[in-house]
Amino acid sequence: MLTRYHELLGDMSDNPFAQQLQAGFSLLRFQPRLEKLYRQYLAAAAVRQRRIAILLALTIWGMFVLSDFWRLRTLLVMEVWPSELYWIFYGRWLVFAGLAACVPVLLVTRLEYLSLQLTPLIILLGAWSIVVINLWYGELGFRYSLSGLILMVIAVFFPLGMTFQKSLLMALLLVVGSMAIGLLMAGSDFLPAFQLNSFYLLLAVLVCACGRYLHDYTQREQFLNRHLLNFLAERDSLTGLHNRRSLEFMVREWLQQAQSNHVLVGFCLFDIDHFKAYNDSCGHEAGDQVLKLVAQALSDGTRRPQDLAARLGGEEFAVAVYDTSADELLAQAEQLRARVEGLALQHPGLPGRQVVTMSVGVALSARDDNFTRLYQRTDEVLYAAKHAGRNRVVSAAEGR
Ligand SMILES: Nc1nc2c(ncn2[C@@H]2O[C@H](COP(=O)(O)OP(=O)(O)OP(=O)(O)O)[C@@H](O)[C@H]2O)c(=O)[nH]1
Repeated sequence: MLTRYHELLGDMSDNPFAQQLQAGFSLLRFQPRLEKLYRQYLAAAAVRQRRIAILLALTIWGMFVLSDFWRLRTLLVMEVWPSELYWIFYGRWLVFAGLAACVPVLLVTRLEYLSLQLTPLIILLGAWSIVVINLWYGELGFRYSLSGLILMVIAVFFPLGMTFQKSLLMALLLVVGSMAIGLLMAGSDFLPAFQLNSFYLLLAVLVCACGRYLHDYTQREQFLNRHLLNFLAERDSLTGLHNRRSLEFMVREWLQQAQSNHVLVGFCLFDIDHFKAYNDSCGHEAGDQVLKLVAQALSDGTRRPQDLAARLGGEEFAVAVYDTSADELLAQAEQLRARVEGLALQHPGLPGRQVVTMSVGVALSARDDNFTRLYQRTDEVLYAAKHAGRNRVVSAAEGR
C-alpha cells in the first residue's frame, strides 16, 4: 500500500503538497505558501484545545488560590497583615483574573483570533508569578518550592496553536525570566532554591520538546496527506481537471452565492464530436491523448478564479463561470470551441482532412435554479448543437 502511495506522489510531482512530502520537513517548516496555510489551519484547529486548556488552568490555579488560604491561615487572623501577604493575594488573583478574562475571548467567535496572542502572555505571567509568590512565601518564613514551573513548561508545549519553535522559545524565556526575577527579588539567596529546580525544569523542557516535536511532525504529515487526498478526490485522474463531484459541489455553492449577490452563473457543456470514430481508427491510447489536449485547452481558456473547468466523464467536459452575462458566456464558449478546433488534431475517423471539434451547449442560471435544472437545460442545447451539425455553440436562449 505504502509503495503505491509513494508511486502516486511521484505522479503528482507538480502538486505543492506532494512536493513538500517528498522534500521532507524535519525542521518543522514548509515552503512559505504552505507554511502560511498550515499556520492558519493550526490557529483555527487549536481553538478547541485552548478552550479545554483554559478550563484546566482555571481549575488548577483555583486550587492554588484555596491552598493560599489554607497555608496562610495563621497569618490571616492577624490584625495587621504583613505586606507580603497582600502581595501574595494580589499576584495570585491577578493571574486568576487574566485566566478568567480569556474565557469570553475563547467563547466569542469574533474575539477568538486574540486568544493565540494571549496564550504565551498568560503562560509567562503564570510562570513568573509562581516565582514571585513563592519568594514572598519565603519572605514570610514558609518553605517553598518552584516545582509549579514544571507545570508551566508542560503548558508551553501543550498543543495550543503555537508552533514548535515558538513554544521552545517561550520555554527558554520562561526559565531565564524566572531566574532573572528570582535574582532581582532575592539576590544570590535565590540561587540554591533555583538550582534544585533548574535541573528538573530543563529535563521537563527536553522531554516536552521531544514529545511536541513528534506531535507536530505527525500533524504536519497529516495536513499534507489530507490536502493530497482532497486533491485526488476532486480531480479527474486522466486529465487533472476537476471531476464531476467537485464541479457539482462548486456550482451548487455558486448558485447560492449568486442569489444573494444578484449575479448569474454560466454553465457550458462540451462534447467531442465523433469521438468513437476517433478511438476506432486511432486506438484508445491516442484517444486518451486527445482528451488530455482538449482538457489542457479548456483549462488554459478558463484561468479566472471564477471559472472552473471539469471533465464529467468520457468525452464530455464542462465549464462553469461565476458572475457572467449571456453575451460574455456565449463569447467565452465560442473561444473555447475555437481553441480546441485550433489545436488542429487530425481526425482520421472522418472523411477528408477534418480535425477534432466539439459541440457546445451553454445556459445561464435562472432565479431559484439548482444544479440539476441548470445541467438539464444545458444538456438539451448540447443535444441541439449535435443535431444541428456539431462543431458549434448553442445557447439555451436560442435553443428555446
Ligand atoms: N480514449 C478514451 N475513450 C473514451 C473514454 N471514455 C469514453 N470514451 C469513448 O468515447 C466514445 C464516446 O462515443 P459516443 O458517446 O458514441 O459519442 P461520439 O462518437 O463522440 O459521437 P457524438 O457525441 O454524437 O459526436 C466511446 O467510444 C467511448 O468508448 C476515455 O477515457 N478514453
